[in-house]
Amino acid sequence: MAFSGVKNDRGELRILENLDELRTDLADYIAELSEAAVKERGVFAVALSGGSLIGLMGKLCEAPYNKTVDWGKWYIFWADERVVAKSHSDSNYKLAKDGLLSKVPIVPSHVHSINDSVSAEEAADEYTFVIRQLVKSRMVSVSDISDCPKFDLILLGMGPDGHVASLFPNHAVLDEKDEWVTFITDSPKPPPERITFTLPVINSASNVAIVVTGETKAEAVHLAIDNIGPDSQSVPARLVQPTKGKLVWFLDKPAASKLDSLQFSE
Ligand SMILES: O=C(O)[C@H](O)[C@@H](O)[C@H](O)[C@H](O)COP(=O)(O)O
Repeated sequence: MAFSGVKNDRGELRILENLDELRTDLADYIAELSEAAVKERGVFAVALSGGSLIGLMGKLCEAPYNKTVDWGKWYIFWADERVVAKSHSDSNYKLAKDGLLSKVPIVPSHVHSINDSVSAEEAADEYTFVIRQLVKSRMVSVSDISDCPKFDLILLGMGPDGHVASLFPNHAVLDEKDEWVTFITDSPKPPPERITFTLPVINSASNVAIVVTGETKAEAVHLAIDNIGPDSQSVPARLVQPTKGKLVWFLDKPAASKLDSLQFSE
């Protein structure tokens, strides 16, 4: 391991030597949070994203995790979803189903994907309603400082532009303070129509992990984590600041290569 467990005011940084170590560390982290949440609350409410994240979670489908994780207690959500049919290759649900959910004994009724047969706006409203019901029954916890849901874990990737979920740079969606789930119809990354958790929901989670690999993300990682001057361009990932929860960054060395004062212990 190169450099791990360092804490700064942007969360804990776990910088892994290679992708294999990152996959193992990520699987251990998720398995530990699942065990703690199941012990404390009897359930584990986790929100997924799309992109490379699902592949990087792949070790969860293998021994020992496939047997040791209490999959029956998992409730699955999406931090963002593309408004396409669930069978479409752009669907984050399909990505997770094919790459993870179909390979472990998750209870199908615990998988909360969006309604793919309505508009983006309606899908966001319906998804809010679904989460509201689960907050009422405490399958999803509630924040004691905002009225937001408090997911046990929200897993995010990050684009080279620093977007997380479907919160893109300079987009009005970053200012949404009232809704739990909102929608956009002009995503700069295709497809254009998406629903997304808002920053208040992301920042109310008990745990947030941002998983980033590859050199193309190095500049965005620097802008999201380092103490950049007031004139520097900010990125959406920098706005991920859990109020009471814990933020962990999982980075490989290329993604971490532009972090200030990074000293690898070779
Ligand atoms: O719906 C999406 O487009 C994803 O949820 C998105 O937010 C993704 O997580 C990042 O773009 C990083 O993707 P990569 O890890 O594939 O670069």
